Amino acid sequence: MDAFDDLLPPERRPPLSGAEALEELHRWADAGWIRHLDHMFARFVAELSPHDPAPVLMAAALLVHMEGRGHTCLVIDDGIAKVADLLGWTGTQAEAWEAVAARLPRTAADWLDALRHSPVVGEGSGGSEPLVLSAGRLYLRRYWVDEQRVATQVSRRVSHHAPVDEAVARRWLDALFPPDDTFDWQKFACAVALRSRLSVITGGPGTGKTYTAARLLALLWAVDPAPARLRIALAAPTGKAAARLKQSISSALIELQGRVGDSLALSEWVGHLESARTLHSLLGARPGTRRLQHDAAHPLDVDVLLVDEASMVHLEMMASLLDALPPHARIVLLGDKDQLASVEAGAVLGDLCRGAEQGRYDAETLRYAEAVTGQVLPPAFATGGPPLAQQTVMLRRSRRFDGAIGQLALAVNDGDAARASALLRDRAHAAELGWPADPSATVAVRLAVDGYRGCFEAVRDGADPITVLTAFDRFRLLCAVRDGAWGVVDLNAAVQRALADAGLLRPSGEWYEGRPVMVTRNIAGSGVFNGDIGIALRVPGGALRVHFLEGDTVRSVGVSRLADVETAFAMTVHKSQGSEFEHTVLVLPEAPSRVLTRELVYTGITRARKRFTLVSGRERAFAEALAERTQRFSGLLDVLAEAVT
Ligand SMILES: Nc1ncnc2c1ncn2[C@@H]1O[C@H](COP(=O)(O)OP(=O)(O)OP(=O)(O)O)[C@@H](O)[C@H]1O
Repeated sequence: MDAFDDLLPPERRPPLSGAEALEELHRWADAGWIRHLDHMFARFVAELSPHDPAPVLMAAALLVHMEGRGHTCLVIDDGIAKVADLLGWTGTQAEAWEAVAARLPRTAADWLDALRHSPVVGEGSGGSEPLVLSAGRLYLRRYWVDEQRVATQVSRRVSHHAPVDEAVARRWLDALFPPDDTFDWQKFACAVALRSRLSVITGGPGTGKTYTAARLLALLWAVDPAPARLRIALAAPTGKAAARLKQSISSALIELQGRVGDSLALSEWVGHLESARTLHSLLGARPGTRRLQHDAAHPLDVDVLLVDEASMVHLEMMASLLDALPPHARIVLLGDKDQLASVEAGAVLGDLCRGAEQGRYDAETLRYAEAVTGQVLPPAFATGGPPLAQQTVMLRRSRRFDGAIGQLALAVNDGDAARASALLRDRAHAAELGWPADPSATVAVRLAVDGYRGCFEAVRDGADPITVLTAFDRFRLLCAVRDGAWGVVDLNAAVQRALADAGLLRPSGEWYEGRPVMVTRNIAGSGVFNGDIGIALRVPGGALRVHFLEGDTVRSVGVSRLADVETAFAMTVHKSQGSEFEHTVLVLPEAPSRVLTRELVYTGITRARKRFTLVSGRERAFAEALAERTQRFSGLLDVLAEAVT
């Protein structure tokens, strides 16, 4: 730009040059508005293709930035000119964007034109360009490939209906589910999963996803000619969720044995079930490399794979999982579609469950459901839909969550801030719900001292590790953010100080007896995984070892092996997924933040089993969060729609 161009109105200035785009991106990265990685990626593109114009470099940086926020692609529509909205930029940031945007194309057609002409942008399969432009969406090639892999596998698996002996299925389904006056979605979910190689069972907390999965296993054993040989694998994204899955499935099956009597050898088969694994361990992940031991060429040795907490499975992991599944095997995804998605790119369960509320079952599903369950689907759910909808079932009745916490979760899910606030403030629910009138970080710390008192008294009294760990899991402080007075880092330090002041802990140095930690990286060969939480306790001889609860047993690891850990009096809502605590305190920061969303609040609330307390730095933060929905760009549904037609 010439020296006098600054005097012109933005729209009359010359188009932004590639060098100016890079300068601008550099400035934004230095200001912390975007990551240095985003700027560096644009530079990388410029080095590969020095003649690429500014829109290509801008789009490349924005794409990588959006992927850092969990999106799998950048949608190039007319909204591209309003990137500031997309990024949540206001004030100076929005002005900076406006100044740049005035010198960039105004319409999607012009952006697409620039991208199509770039040598770094390809159209899809067969190419090696780092970026892919497909149906108006810009991808990093890796994510485009993953999305295609997931879509192909899902469409292939949902469309393949295995032959079912309907009379036999009906007999067993009637035996496994007591008669119900209303439509039994759990029975229906089992029926649907029986006929296909992929099914999705979603529902809020306590709606019986695990209960249903246990009955599905019983049904699969019942109809299999050689049930003892059926290879069943249980898996979840985190070690904790995996342990919980195995425990719940086993106890549900043992309880079911009483109901079905000698007709099925459930207790015996349960004994053959292997421990539930994390998805990393199931696939044979190796530290320091993306390579997995299992893939399409080296498939998993399974016939049935149950995956719990599937909302936390990101796109790349889902693609690897589906690839590694032998073609004949059956995969059942269990999860709550309304929970936060994984931090990594992709919200696969959310995408797969889009429209799950409406059901959208077709005539064949209606006929099949009636034949094998003896129930007629309510007409509202029988509007017809794609093959994936036929294999997706939403469980609708919560058994554990019918009290005030459940009502609050529903109000939050509906985005009804007035109803949610009224519930939180209703004295009739004071035993279950709380919203202190004088919220401050100090209040959160005080609640934590009360919540953890039992645990640290047990540590002081030399109680056994199971007692200590069980007591620790009764309470948790959950934060939306990491930094600042309302964030994980400061609150951890404040709670540690307050527990020491109360005489409940004696912190000295990094490691001390009673220090609770969260593992932040899988520890090879130790059975301890990223996200696992344990407590440092002295063992005979005086050494400190961190003890982890695994179902009803304990695993311990010497503190010297635990380099990648964080103190865990407080943790982020993200990291709390897959866990539940009797009393959960959710801390929302004072400053507005784009992480404050409905899904975050919902996930925080649904971690609470008996009591939930909200500590909100700003009265309005709660309502504002409910108004914000997490939106993740992805082309999965479109690609799926193309794949099945
Ligand atoms: N049809 C049913 N009849 C009786 N009890 C049920 C039924 N369905 C579920 N339950 C009970 O409700 C409780 C919650 O069920 P379950 O743990 O399967 O729910 P979930 O959806 O897996 O929950 P979460 O999301 O917390 O893992 C369990 O105690 C279970 O035994």
